[in-house]
Amino acid sequence: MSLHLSAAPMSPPEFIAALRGLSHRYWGTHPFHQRMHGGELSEEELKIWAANRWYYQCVLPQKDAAIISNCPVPEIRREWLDRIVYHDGTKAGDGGIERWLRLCTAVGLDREEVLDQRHVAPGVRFAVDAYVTFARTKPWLEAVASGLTEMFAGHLMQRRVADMLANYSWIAREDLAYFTNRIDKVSGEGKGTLDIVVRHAVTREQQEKAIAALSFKTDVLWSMLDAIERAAAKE
Ligand SMILES: O=C(O)c1cc(C(=O)O)c2c(n1)C(=O)C(=O)c1cc(C(=O)O)[nH]c1-2
Repeated sequence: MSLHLSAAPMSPPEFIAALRGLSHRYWGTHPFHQRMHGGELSEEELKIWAANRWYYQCVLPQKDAAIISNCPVPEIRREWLDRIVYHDGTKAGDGGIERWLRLCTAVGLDREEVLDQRHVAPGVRFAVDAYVTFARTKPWLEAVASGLTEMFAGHLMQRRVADMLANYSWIAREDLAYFTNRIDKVSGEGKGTLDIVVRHAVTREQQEKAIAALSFKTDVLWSMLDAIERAAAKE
C-alpha cells in the first residue's frame, strides 16, 4: 500500500469509510466459512475447525497484554484490560477460553486433544503467531486498529449461531455460548475500538497505518481458514 505521508488527514467519516471498505477481505466470505454456514461440513471438518481456532482463542489474551505493555495511555490500558479478563475469566473454568472448549467438546473433541494442540495446522500457527508478533512490535495504535475486524464480526457471528443450529443437529444453543456471549460484547460493531482509533490516529500517516493494520489482520484470518480448509480436506 502506498503511504501518503504528507497528505492532509482524512475527515473522521472518510477514515471510517476507508476502514469499513475492507469488509470484502473479511473471512465471512471465505469458502470454508461459506461451507460451514451452508451446513456442508462433516463432523470431522467441524472438529478440525474448532481445534485449530482454539489456537487463536488461546493467544488473544497474550496479544492484548502486548498492546497494554506498549501503551503509555492509562485510560486505554484500563479499557483494554477488560479483554484479557473476558477471555481468561476471573477464575479457572470461567471466561471465553472455557466457552470455546465447551464448543470443542460439543463437536466431539476431547479436552485433552484440544489442549495439547495436536490438530493445530502449521499455517494456522504461523498466521496466529504473526498477529501476536504484530501486537508486540508495532505501535499500540496500529495493534488496536488490527482488532477492528470487530466491526464485521458481530453480524457474522449472529449468522453463524443461526446457521449452526439449523444445520448441525448435534450442536445445541448452550454449546454456542462462546458466540452468543461474544455477540453481546461486540454489539455496536466495535464502536469502542473504532472510537479509540479515530481519536488517536490524527495524522494521515497514522490513519494509513491503521488501515494497513486492519488489512493485515484480514490476511491473518483468511490465512487461518486457508490452512484449516487444507487440514480438513485431508481428513
Ligand atoms: O467468530 C468470529 O468470526 C470472530 C472474529 C473475530 C475477528 O474478526 O477477529 C474475533 C472473534 N470472533 C472473537 O470471538 C474474538 O474474541 C476476537 C478477538 C479479536 C481480536 O482481534 O482481538 N478478534 C476476534
